[in-house]
Amino acid sequence: MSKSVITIAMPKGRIFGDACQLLRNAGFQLPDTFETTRKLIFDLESEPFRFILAKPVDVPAYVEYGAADLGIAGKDVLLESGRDVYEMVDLGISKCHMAVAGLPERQNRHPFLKIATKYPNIASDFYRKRGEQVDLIALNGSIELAPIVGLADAIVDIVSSGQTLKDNGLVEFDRLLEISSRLIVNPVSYRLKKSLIDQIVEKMIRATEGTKVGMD
Ligand SMILES: Nc1ncnc2c1ncn2[C@@H]1O[C@H](COP(=O)(O)OP(=O)(O)OP(=O)(O)O)[C@@H](O)[C@H]1O
Ligand SMILES: O=P(O)(O)OC[C@H]1O[C@H](OP(=O)(O)OP(=O)(O)O)[C@H](O)[C@@H]1O
Repeated sequence: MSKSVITIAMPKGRIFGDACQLLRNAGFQLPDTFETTRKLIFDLESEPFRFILAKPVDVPAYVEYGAADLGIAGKDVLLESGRDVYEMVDLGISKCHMAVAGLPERQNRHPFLKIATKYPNIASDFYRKRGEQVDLIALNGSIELAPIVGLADAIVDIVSSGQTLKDNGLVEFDRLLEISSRLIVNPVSYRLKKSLIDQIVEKMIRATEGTKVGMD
């Protein structure tokens, strides 16, 4: 059994590198192999911290159910999951936005009939607020393909550099949401371990502001 008192769920994939850098700047002594190994659980040697490495979309579930006290997740994933967690810090990493996009000639065709997306809850909320009825088609990736092959009239998806839209001849119709990664906390953990979690939050805020800090 681990001596760790705080478990932190990390998202593998795109956010991982920047998140590790932030944690190091916040004073966590992550091992050199952290970014390269296939191991999914790490206990730090000199500090009471355990890290678990999860798929990004699963991080809010680990935190909501208390398998992790803290986690790092994109705002997109948080909103889509609707999980009951506290959002403590905007870490300012993995910035991107969510947009409605499609073929330029479909831009002014309202209402859209079919919308393909990896984010059905966010998309349905957006169209409900606009009073437009749409048929959502949930996909798992390569969303930009859908309007090109006629599967959907438009997509709701993440845009960062805009390269994927450009390379596929698509344009943005609407901008829904600004996205960055957030530090999240399990509400019960926060009650039981408030002082330690507050210290971590404070260090993460300072690291986010570009200040290197030490871990007590
Ligand atoms: N193109 C992008 N540029 C910057 N940040 C992005 C981009 N795409 C996604 N993100 C952010 O990074 C988070 C994790 O994305 P990542 O691609 O690693 O996971 P994923 O979508 O679950 O991928 P996969 O399904 O391929 O495992 C997203 O939730 C989002 O906040
Ligand atoms: O604006 P850009 O910089 O081109 O980035 C946007 C792309 O990045 C994400 O896809 P990802 O690479 O995660 O692949 P996916 O198709 O598996 O979702 C997103 O779904 C867009 O397709």
